[in-house]
Amino acid sequence: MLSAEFKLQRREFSLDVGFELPLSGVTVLFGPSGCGKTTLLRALAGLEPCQGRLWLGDECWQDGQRRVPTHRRRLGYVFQEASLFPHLSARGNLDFGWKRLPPAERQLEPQTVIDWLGLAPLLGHRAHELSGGQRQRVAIGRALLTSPRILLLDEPLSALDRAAKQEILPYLEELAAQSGVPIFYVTHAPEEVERLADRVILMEQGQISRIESLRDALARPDSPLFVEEGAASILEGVIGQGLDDGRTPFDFGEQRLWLVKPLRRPVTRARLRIQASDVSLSLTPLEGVSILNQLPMQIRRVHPVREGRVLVSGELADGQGLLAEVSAYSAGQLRLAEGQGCYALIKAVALLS
Ligand SMILES: Nc1ncnc2c1ncn2[C@@H]1O[C@H](COP(=O)(O)OP(=O)(O)OP(=O)(O)O)[C@@H](O)[C@H]1O
Repeated sequence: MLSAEFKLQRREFSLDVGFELPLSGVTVLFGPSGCGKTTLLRALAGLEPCQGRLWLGDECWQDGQRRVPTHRRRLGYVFQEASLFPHLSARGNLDFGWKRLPPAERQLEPQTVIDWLGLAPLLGHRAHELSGGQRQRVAIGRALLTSPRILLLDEPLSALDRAAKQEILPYLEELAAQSGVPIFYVTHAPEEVERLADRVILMEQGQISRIESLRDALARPDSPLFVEEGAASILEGVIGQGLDDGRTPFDFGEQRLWLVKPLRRPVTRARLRIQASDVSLSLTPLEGVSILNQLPMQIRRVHPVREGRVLVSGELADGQGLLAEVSAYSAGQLRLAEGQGCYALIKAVALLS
């Protein structure tokens, strides 16, 4: 477990947080500008003098008067814009921390990290010969190769254009799944949360308003993750072998959805994004309709009407949540209610990778 408490007072800002989290997976810090995400990350790193305590398992980084200085904390920190050593090649940058570690403490091999982050073609390049996205990948690889107990990423994609973001996200997904290093990740972008997060720390005005799993963060209609595109659900599953007729199966639990768009790259484990407005409900399975994907669902909650629309949260057979947005009229006609079984008719899904 990681157990932390921090208090800090600035002229117009105070940080007051306390939390316990498993030391695994990706924890995203999410919240409006100025709410204290970077300050919290810096407090974890020991870069922000503050009162409190910080324990990683039985290893103490801060408690009372005791403060382990940043350079003695086993952590990797990557900022918005990568600062690589300009006189070294990408390979030299990657090797920098690794070579300084006693061999017994090296938990990852450079070649493994090079593979996860797709760095092989870049190894001979100097920093100025790399694009912003490539520099970020090298910086993340360099941080990982110091065998950190935690990896702190502060908006690592925010300085990149959309194409570069799309290019780097699959690498981050791979690394998050494979490395076993717990990651704290600051972002403003719901898409990055949906693709990477295992859990979300929601912050407001220097405090933590909630800590919840990605699934729970997405299961409520007032989720701050929805501000851009409206309510949506994420399903996790496994991609199977594509069929000759163009369909590709996405399996989760005992259930299957069909993807009809060709995959951009081969993936196995994947997340699907389903907009609530792309899900209709029926009390019986439908035949003779063009909608390919129909799943039995148990209604958990019917949220109050907004602008003539109702958001229905349900649970699929394997326990994953799904949101459907239907008209208040239809909800009334179907008498949708908690605990009721129904069928979710899914008109479109987007593969997040
Ligand atoms: N060095 C500093 N001195 C004084 N105030 C600071 C300093 N750094 C940040 N602040 C203030 O502390 C508050 C929290 O800043 P912080 O950078 O942690 O927010 P954030 O949530 O990461 O914001 P953003 O999303 O815009 O990066 C803000 O009000 C900011 O203006």
